[in-house]
Amino acid sequence: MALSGAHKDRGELRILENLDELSTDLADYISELSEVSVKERGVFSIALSGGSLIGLMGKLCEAPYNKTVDWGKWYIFWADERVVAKNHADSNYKLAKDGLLSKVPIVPSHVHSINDSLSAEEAANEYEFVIRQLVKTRIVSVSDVSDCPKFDLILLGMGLDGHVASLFPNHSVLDEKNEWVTFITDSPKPPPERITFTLPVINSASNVAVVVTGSSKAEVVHLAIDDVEADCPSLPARMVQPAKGKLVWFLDMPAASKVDGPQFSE
Ligand SMILES: O=C1O[C@H](COP(=O)(O)O)[C@@H](O)[C@H](O)[C@H]1O
Repeated sequence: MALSGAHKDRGELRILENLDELSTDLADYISELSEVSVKERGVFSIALSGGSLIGLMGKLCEAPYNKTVDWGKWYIFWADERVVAKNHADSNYKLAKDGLLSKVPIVPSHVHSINDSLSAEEAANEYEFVIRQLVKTRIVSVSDVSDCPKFDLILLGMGLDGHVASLFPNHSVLDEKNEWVTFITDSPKPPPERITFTLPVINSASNVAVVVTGSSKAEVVHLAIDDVEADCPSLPARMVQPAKGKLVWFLDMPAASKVDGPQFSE
């Protein structure tokens, strides 16, 4: 690891020298959380995002992780999905299946993807129902501060505009307090129809990791993490603030290049 440190109330920052080191650190982090969760609860509930994240998780398919991780205990969810067929190039499910899930021994019935044969609204409602059933059986824990599910780990990317999952800046979806899963039909980034975890669900997780790379995102990383003069109250990445859980940022050097100098250890 290049640098690591805590940044006020914005969680832990891990700044890695290059993408290879970031991928290794991310794989270590996920496999350690999986081990702890399986030891404590017998299962590991993990929610994925789409985009660049999946490629950065690629080391999990390689030694030693492919053999040491207890894949049979993983339950997979999506923090967001696009309303397209599962075999469509824009599908977050397809991305994860091709890049990760087809390469490790996940139990097929533990993969809770979003129904692609329904409208956005119906699929969001059905997905929330599925999660409610799994909360009842404690495959997914429940938060003791909200009535929300408490995923063991939610993995997020961040877009150029600071969106996380399919929660976009200045969108009314940021105000959703009651639903666990909701939908939008006007995403500024195509495709327009999407399903997404709401902020209360993201902020109820035991662990949330935001994985961001590349110099094009340096400014928005700065706005999401630092004490900035012009407050950015509706920047979704800034609204990721787990109530009791742990937040970790995985950044490569270019993405971290505008972060104010936190106290780091080598
Ligand atoms: O549209 C989306 O974008 C974000 C960010 O993607 P990235 O390629 O810029 O990392 C992603 O996290 C989200 O799941 C996806 O639907």
